[in-house]
Amino acid sequence: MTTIIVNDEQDLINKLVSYIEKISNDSIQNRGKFYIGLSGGSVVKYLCECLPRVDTDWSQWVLAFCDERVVPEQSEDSTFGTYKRELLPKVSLKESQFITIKQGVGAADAAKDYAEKLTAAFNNSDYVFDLLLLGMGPDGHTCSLFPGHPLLEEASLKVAAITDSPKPPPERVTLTYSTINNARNCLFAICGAGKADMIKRILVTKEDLPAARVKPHSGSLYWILDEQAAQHL
Ligand SMILES: O=C1O[C@H](COP(=O)(O)O)[C@@H](O)[C@H](O)[C@H]1O
Repeated sequence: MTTIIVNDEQDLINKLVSYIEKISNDSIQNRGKFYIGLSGGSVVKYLCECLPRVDTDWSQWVLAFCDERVVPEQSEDSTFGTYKRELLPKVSLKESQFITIKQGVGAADAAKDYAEKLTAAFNNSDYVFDLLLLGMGPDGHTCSLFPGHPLLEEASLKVAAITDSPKPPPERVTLTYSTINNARNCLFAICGAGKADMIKRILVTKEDLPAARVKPHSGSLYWILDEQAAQHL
């Protein structure tokens, strides 16, 4: 595990540019494509600022979601909807390069459909992402994996539905740990004093919280923190 502490949000975005550029270009050079999983929440803002600065072959990118809220794409809660509005006008990506959840169905059907789309995109059901860009809530959740929720123990599904998310909206689709920990690189991007206590609980006292269970089997794990988030380290 590599922990990187930067001054502030702008420095975190600068760091993301270099990591994403290197990982995407290595992936494309070695395997022809770059499979990335995007998160929602504060990570959206960081990525919408950082990705337009990345020097890469955009045509080889395949973009999916670490989790997604089961809401209409036009909703402010839709992670894809936000990237579509805020990112697509700024980069040479086509909407068809995003693997999105089905609209107009419940979480269970959306999860099943999303898994089928991932299987088609990866040409297998192993879903080895080159990079998962992860956020963490102040309660220690990541993706839509919340403290104490039974989904933390899900061992057979690669993608799961949740209908009782403690953070609204309640219906979501999420990657499970078997997919997350199968990734080549998992990278947390965290800013702000509001995350500092949880960062200490995860990285110092090593409590068993959802974000702490991100431990890629053979991949790399990065935590990029600004000084405020890292203040108790
Ligand atoms: O609901 C969600 O929350 C987490 C953390 O969000 P943040 O705003 O505290 O960074 C996010 O990583 C996840 O993708 C999202 O659906």
